[in-house]
Amino acid sequence: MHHPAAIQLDSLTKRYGDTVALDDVTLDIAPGERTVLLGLSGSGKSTLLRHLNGLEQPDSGSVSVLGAPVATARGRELRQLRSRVGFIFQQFELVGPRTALENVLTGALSELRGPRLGLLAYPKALRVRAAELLAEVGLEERAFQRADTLSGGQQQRVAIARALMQQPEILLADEPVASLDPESSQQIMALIRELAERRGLAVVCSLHQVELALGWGSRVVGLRAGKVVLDAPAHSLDESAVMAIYQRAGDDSVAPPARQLDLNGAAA
Ligand SMILES: Nc1ncnc2c1ncn2[C@@H]1O[C@H](COP(=O)(O)OP(=O)(O)OP(=O)(O)O)[C@@H](O)[C@H]1O
Repeated sequence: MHHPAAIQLDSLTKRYGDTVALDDVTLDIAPGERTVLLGLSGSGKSTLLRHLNGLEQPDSGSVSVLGAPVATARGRELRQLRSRVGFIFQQFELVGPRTALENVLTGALSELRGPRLGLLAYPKALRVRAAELLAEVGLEERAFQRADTLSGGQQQRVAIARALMQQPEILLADEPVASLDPESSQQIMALIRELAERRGLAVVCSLHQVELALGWGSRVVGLRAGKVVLDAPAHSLDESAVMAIYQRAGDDSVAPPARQLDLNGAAA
């Protein structure tokens, strides 16, 4: 059966002044695929993710998500597209003084008109859905606890439940475990994987931990100076193959595996 791509990037280029943040990036990501973005700080990972929900506009090339062009989407069309794409952040971005359950409910705001304050402002069916999601991420007992009193790992669980509240088809995660200890990081990544698999979601996730990335992703995309320098199934890679992404231009102390890397492109 033919599945249309969940995400298609075609020659995507983005500059900020003299900085080329993304340089001619072409990628097709299938539904259900777990893609990890790896690369040095500043290599373009967040910029790529932000193009996938219309937070950034390309200078050239195109971005298509779930069959719809993102760059030309405006207003209602853009809101609809965003509601199909969940986003998880490094700093969780919860509303601190509100309860875990209310934070999850805010994920449904795109289904509603106008702002909502307090639990009872939401229809019962949504409150039930939010409670079920909190249970799914293992936090049913924290439903009425203020978000800013939860641990980092717990806050990220709330943020994951909030992203799933919008019933997305794609999940984007920008360094979701960069603020967590190694054990919580493992748990959160396992949770994302399990929830995404259960729902058949495509996930695109930037990470800094190579070992974690290889154990988690189905595909690894390496960026350097905005260029894709590695794109391979995770199972085909070992840590040394991936470490070549992190080589500084001009430093060839790590031998790149043939075919998978185009290191010359990043040397400029
Ligand atoms: N809004 C902006 N204005 C100016 N420059 C920007 C902007 N956003 C990103 N950049 C630049 O674009 C490049 C890519 O940044 P990006 O945040 O995508 O990298 P990253 O790989 O996500 O890094 P990190 O791992 O540190 O989060 C960097 O050189 C960055 O300074």
